[in-house]
Parts: sequence; structure tokens; C-alpha cells
Amino acid sequence: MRKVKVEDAVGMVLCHDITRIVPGEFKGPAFKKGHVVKEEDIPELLKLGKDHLYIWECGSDLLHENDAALRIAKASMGQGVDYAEPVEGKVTIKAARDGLLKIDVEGLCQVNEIDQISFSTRHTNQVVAKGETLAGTRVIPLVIKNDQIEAVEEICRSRGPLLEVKEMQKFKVGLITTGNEVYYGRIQDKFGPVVKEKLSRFGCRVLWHVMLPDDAAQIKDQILNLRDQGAQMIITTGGMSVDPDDVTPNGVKSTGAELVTYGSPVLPGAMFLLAYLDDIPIMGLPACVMFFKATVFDLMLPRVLAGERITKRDIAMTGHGGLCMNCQECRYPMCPFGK
Ligand SMILES: Nc1nc2c(c(=O)[nH]1)N[C@H]1C(S)=C(S)[C@@H](COP(=O)(O)OP(=O)(O)OC[C@H]3O[C@@H](n4cnc5c(N)ncnc54)[C@H](O)[C@@H]3O)O[C@H]1N2
Ligand code: MOO
Repeated sequence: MRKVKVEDAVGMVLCHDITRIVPGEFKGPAFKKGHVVKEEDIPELLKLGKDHLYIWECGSDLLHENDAALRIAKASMGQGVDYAEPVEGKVTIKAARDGLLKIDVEGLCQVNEIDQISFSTRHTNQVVAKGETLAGTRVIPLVIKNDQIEAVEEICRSRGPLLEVKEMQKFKVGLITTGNEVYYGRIQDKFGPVVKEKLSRFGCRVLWHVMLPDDAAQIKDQILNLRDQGAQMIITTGGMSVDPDDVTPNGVKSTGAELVTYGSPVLPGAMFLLAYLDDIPIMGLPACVMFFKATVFDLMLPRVLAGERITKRDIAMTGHGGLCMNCQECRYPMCPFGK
């Protein structure tokens, strides 16, 4: 790369994009990297404030910003993501399919600790649609040492992809609505419709829906029965709290399922339960899920559908950002809840 006066650059190759910005009208490259400077470009370049240009010279250990950003993007990408060609040094990474965005947050931090590297993403564990922007990456200077890009590539090689979009499965769901008040017809079931609507957003269907009284033995038997019938996920509602009639957690535990958690650091959702019967997830939903627009259920469901085996640590991690602010107008997921 060599600096030359604009007037002397005719016939030479530009080694960076040159940006034009007209407030309210336009922002983009007026001249692209690789452009061969012509006589008639000179007045235009002077108007853009360019008295000098960087001209391409091959054979150094330096990388152009576009090539560097492309290498970082390619090293970082896992399944289900795609990239667009660089514009003004920046590569944008998009979702190649609908699914759950997973970011290796620690790996991302390590990459950004390398001098002059910028890698910016959305939050991890977000549901994304095909074509949505997920991340952008660039280097800060116009040219960067090859070593710095190799350091990024080494992090991605050793840790795995920095970002990917996991496919979510359309589960066949068994739903158990507990509560004497609903079972004996004293009130109408309002919980079932909420759960079914949330599941339907992800293409999951409730194939079995059973009403039960507050009776741990019957809850246990029904869970085992739904497992035998082929349910891929079992959800119970109600009876999750501390009253003497709240027996659902006991019903779940007595199936022999492996309990991941009873209780979560998410509000609303403190009385949430998650267990696995073999590989079948069982979620115990407290009554707040019926009432609030966004709860622990919205945070956990996409991850379960993406095939994650949720651990106690995953649950513990939801505490940071797990406090819903109860805004007058709920904008979830475009808010800090669950981030
Ligand atoms: N002393 C305490 N009380 C409560 C606590 C607590 O820590 N200490 N936690 C509160 C929290 S947080 C939640 S969330 C709820 C959990 O409630 P449950 O999941 O146990 O729900 P129920 O007690 O069964 O019902 C509560 C309420 O919701 C109505 N309900 C339940 N299921 C249905 C349905 N299918 N359709 C319509 N309505 C339903 C039920 O009739 C009650 O009115 O506990 C807090 N309490
Ligand atoms: O547990 Mo309740 O599950 O926070 O609203």
C-alpha cells in the first residue's frame, strides 16, 4: 500500500472503498476497492475530500480490511448462518434459516480482546428468522497484520464456531392441566389456550391434553402414560407453588425423572420446574405463565426445541436479565428480559 496524490493516481488500483455521505440521502461507497482510477474521477475524489489515495501494492504480510473481515467471518461461522460480501470493510452475518441463535459469548470476548478486531453480535439464545442480521465484523485499520487474523482463526478452531443458528424441532406435546377448580368445572381452563398458542408459534402441537385434580399419583401416572404414547415433551400447568394442594412437583418427581430444577431465578417464573424423563423434557409451569406476556417459559421453550439439554447452570445463568420490568406496553423480545 502506497500513498499517492490523487492527480498522480490515474491508472492505479484503489485499495479501499471511498465513502460518500449526504445527510438524510445517502451513505455508501462512491468508489470501491479495486477500482482503477480514471482521469474523470479526479474532480469527484477531490470533492469527497480526498487529496491523497492509498494505492495497492502486493506482497506484504498485511491484509486489506475487506479480506481480513471475510476471514474473521468465515472462521466464526457455524451451521445456519451466511455472510454478505464486505461493504466499506464490514462483513454482515445473517441467518440462513429460522432457528435459535447461539453465540459463544466467552469466545466472542476473546476475539474482541485481540487488538483492532471488532465483532459485534445480537444476544445469544434469541429466536431469529431467515435473513435477519445476526452480527457484523470488521477490523479497525485499513490494513492489518496477518498474525492478528490468524489469532482469531485459532480461537475459532479451538473453541468451535462463535455463532450458529440451531434448527428448532416441532415437538408433539402432551399437556397436563392440574387443579381441582378446573378439573371439577368450577372455573374454565385459561392456561391451556396460552400454552397452545405459544407452542403453535414454533409449529408444535398439543396432541394430548389431560385435565387432572391436585393428586400427585394421577399426575405421575399421566406423565408415564403420555411418555408411552409418544409425547416428545410434557408440560404440566398449575399446582407449582407452596400451598398444601400444590402437588405437581411431587407428581413429576415420583415418575423417576431426573430433576434439573424446581425453582428458577426468573421473575415471572420462580416456581418453574424442569426435569427429563429419559430424553423427554418435562416442564412444570407456574400460574404466572398464564398471566404475563413474557415469562421463564418464553426463555426456555426455544432452547428445549433446539435440542439443548438444559442444565442447572443454564438455569442459574438466566438470573442475569431474568427480571421482567413489567412495562405498560410489553415489547418482548425487543427488551432486556432474558438477555
Ligand atoms: N405463599 C406463597 N404463595 C405464592 C407464592 C409463594 O412463593 N408463596 N408464589 C406465587 C407465584 S410466584 C406463583 S407463579 C403462583 C404459582 O401458582 P401455581 O402454579 O401453584 O398455581 P395455582 O396455585 O394452581 O393457581 C394460582 C391461580 O391460578 C389459577 N389457575 C391455575 N390454573 C388455571 C387454569 N388452568 N385455568 C384458569 N386458572 C387457573 C388458580 O385458580 C389460582 O387462581 O403462586 C403464587 N403464590
Ligand atoms: O413463580 Mo411465579 O413463577 O414468579 O410468578
